[in-house]
Amino acid sequence: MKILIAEDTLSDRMLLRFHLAKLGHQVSEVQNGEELVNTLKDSYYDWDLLIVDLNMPIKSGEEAAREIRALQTDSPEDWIPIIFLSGSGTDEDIQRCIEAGADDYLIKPIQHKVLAAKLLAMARIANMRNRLVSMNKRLEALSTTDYLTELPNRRAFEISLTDEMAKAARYEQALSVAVLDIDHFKRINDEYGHDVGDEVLRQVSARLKSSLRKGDVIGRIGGEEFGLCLSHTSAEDAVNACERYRKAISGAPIICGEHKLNLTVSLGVTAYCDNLGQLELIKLADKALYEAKAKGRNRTIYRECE
Ligand SMILES: Nc1nc2c(ncn2[C@@H]2O[C@H](COP(=O)(O)OP(=O)(O)OP(=O)(O)O)[C@@H](O)[C@H]2O)c(=O)[nH]1
Repeated sequence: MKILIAEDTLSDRMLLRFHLAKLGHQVSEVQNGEELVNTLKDSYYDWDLLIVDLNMPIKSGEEAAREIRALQTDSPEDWIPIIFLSGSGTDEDIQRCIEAGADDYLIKPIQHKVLAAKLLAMARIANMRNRLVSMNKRLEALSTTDYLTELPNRRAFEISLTDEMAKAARYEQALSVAVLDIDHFKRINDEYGHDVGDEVLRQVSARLKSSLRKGDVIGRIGGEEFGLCLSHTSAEDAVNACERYRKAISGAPIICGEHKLNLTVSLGVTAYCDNLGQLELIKLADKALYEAKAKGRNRTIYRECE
């Protein structure tokens, strides 16, 4: 583990460093609570454990622990275990330390076996925390990613759109939203089967993704329907971008095994205006898409904010 020690007495620091090095840990040292908090402000994620003396000049361990705990967010990955050190092991001291944010308490002079046992317990908790963090990340990815195309799903797309709308409102930037739908997709399923349909969806997604301009977001928002959030993009530029997406699909056949499929897509697009919410904006783009379908498909239709 990478351990940061805060201890003002040189002999105690040296002894602790000796014990920790013997146990195979990497150690850095500071001499008071102020230095500890300042070091953490610059390198919070570098440390696996803090060992902090209770009584230090300038800023006590107790004050420092309270400030360190205030630096944390609610995220479990922001938790750093803290073990307090003190010459006295009164019940009141232990209570004060734990209330200030400590996870454990060591009484000086340090006993090598007790230190080793407490570090083992902390390493176990840290390990459990790391597993929890990585499981949370996996769950988060699963809940925001479409399993078939690996694009952001509808929920993730709506979150991105909400963020982009907030930016557009705050900085008075242009923003456009488009909805793209594969034409006569049902026929592909009916004629070639669902597996081919799935493969078409994957290939269409990949083509759209590779045509995407940096900063733009695409999500699968329905069966064969994709949402596009085009930041810093005026209505006119959005129509041009949609035409580029349309041609990216219709420009070359999609090859699925022995099948060579010529596909077209229809797009509805609208520009952001601040009197519409996120769902209304998508609905407006959807209306434009409906119009594109009604007019014969394989086209982009723009609809102005109502
Ligand atoms: N293979 C596959 N098909 C899907 C998936 N999601 C939706 N679909 C199919 O997509 C088809 C959509 O059909 P429709 O809504 O009638 O639209 P369409 O045939 O594309 O016709 P237009 O949109 O009017 O051009 C339906 O047959 C759905 O079953 C999927 O994940 N995989």
